[in-house]
Amino acid sequence: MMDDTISAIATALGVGSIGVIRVSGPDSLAIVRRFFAGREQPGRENARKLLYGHILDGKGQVVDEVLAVYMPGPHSYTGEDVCEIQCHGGREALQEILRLTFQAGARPAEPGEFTKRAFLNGRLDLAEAESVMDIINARSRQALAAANRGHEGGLSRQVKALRKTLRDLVVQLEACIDYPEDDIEEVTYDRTVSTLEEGKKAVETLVRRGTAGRILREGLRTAIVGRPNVGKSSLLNSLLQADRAIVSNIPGTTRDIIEEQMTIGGIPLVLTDTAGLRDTSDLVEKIGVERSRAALEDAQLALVVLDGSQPLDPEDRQLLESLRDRKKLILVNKADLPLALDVEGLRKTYGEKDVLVLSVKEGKGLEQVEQWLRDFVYGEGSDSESSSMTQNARQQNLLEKALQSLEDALAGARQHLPYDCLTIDLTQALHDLGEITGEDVPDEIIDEIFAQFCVGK
Ligand SMILES: Nc1nc2c(c(=O)[nH]1)N(C=O)[C@@H](CNc1ccc(C(=O)N[C@@H](CCC(=O)O)C(=O)O)cc1)CN2
Ligand SMILES: Nc1nc2c(ncn2[C@@H]2O[C@H](COP(=O)(O)OP(=O)(O)OP(=O)(O)O)[C@@H](O)[C@H]2O)c(=O)[nH]1
Ligand SMILES: [Mg+2]
Repeated sequence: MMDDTISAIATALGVGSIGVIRVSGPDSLAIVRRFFAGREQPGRENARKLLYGHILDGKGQVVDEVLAVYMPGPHSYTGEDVCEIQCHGGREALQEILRLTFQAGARPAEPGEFTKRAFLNGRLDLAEAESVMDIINARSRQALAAANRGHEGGLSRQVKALRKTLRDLVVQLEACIDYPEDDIEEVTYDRTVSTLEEGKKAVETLVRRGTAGRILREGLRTAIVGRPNVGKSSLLNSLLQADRAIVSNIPGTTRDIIEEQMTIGGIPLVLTDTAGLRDTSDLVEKIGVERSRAALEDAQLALVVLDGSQPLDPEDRQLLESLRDRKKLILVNKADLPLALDVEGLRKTYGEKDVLVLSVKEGKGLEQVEQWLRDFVYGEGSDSESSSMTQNARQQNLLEKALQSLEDALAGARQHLPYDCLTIDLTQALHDLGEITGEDVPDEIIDEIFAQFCVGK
């Protein structure tokens, strides 16, 4: 338990109808009682009850009409004694009451300090505490749901369960190092392999959910690319359901990149329409083509549009070749015209599922694009609700590191490497996973994490 008492404005700065000042620590009750006047003073007997009263300044002048509540530790947000005052929103009342709390002995809370105390008092683990920030920053219903799953300990629970499995495995392997018995070696390796396979699968699922969560938060950066005149801008307009980009039958119509945000099938996209890729001597078009390539570089997903009424062009081939290792969806457009492009051949080369035939002009096939996007983000056959979880870069990074160690251990177990080689990788994985929930984290990292929070949280 901390021995000092902190105080801060908990609500947004600016004019609002109500504002909240939160005081947490051993003296919070005594501090608030110094300047709160009402029929009842807050105390044990009326704990967690909202009390009506006024805030009086040093001269006995009324500062504001308020409601106050006392929440004795450990049953409070921070786990400490907490007192809150609900006053009128707006700068003056809030600032004045905050000043009174300082005068009475509280000190200004640092960013994230309330939540840090909740963490240090064991009310939240690190991953849960971090998701508090994601809840505050959520910008869509799905993002909020994903953050709430983190807050309820979704990630923590799974990480803890996995760590227990791995710890048990290390214990078993260590016992075998000390008492080698050749006849059980085979069994030990088989069991280790199957435990590690399961562990690897679990971490892979978490990584995928984290990626989905990030897309929900930030949007999937998607670039529409292809030769001139294949229907890229028409596709943008049609997905956006607005006449945003100029469409014409003149190749080279789009010259600059156009970026739009939209939600398709519940997936937020940051979609860019680009200038048709071709060699050109036109200076402005050339710059546009360069920008298109840069947008493509930056994109997480490429929608490659082809004109289905013409055979595959060398420039199409070149583009597809340059995107060999990239995530892409190939869209064969203009299906309302006679098909001249070898769709089956494309499917053989680039994957059955990743080539769709559509007609933007007739609005046909766009729903397949929606479904494809959902599968891309959530994984095929998964339902969106449970398939995303907010994981921040720190957590995602640690999961990826743990995954690597598990893969190393798995490869080692398959080759029957000595047990102590396996336990080295396992110990590393245990450490990385422990950093996620905060069981195995240096103080500096804890401080750094909470410093990113806002004051009052
Ligand atoms: N006024 C106010 N509103 C708020 C918060 C707050 O601190 N103050 N919160 C802060 O972010 C969020 C709510 N989070 C909270 C989490 C736990 C407890 C708490 O007192 N828990 C006790 C009692 C639970 C119960 O009655 O069942 C406990 O867990 O022991 C309070 C708020 C959002 N709204
Ligand atoms: N028949 C047919 N024509 C289409 C379809 N989609 C787009 N077009 C036409 O193709 C022409 C080019 O469309 P745009 O959307 O401007 O093509 P773009 O790929 O953006 O072209 P640039 O900006 O020049 O690179 C226009 O005349 C569109 O009306 C389609 O599904 N079927
Ligand atoms: Mg265009």
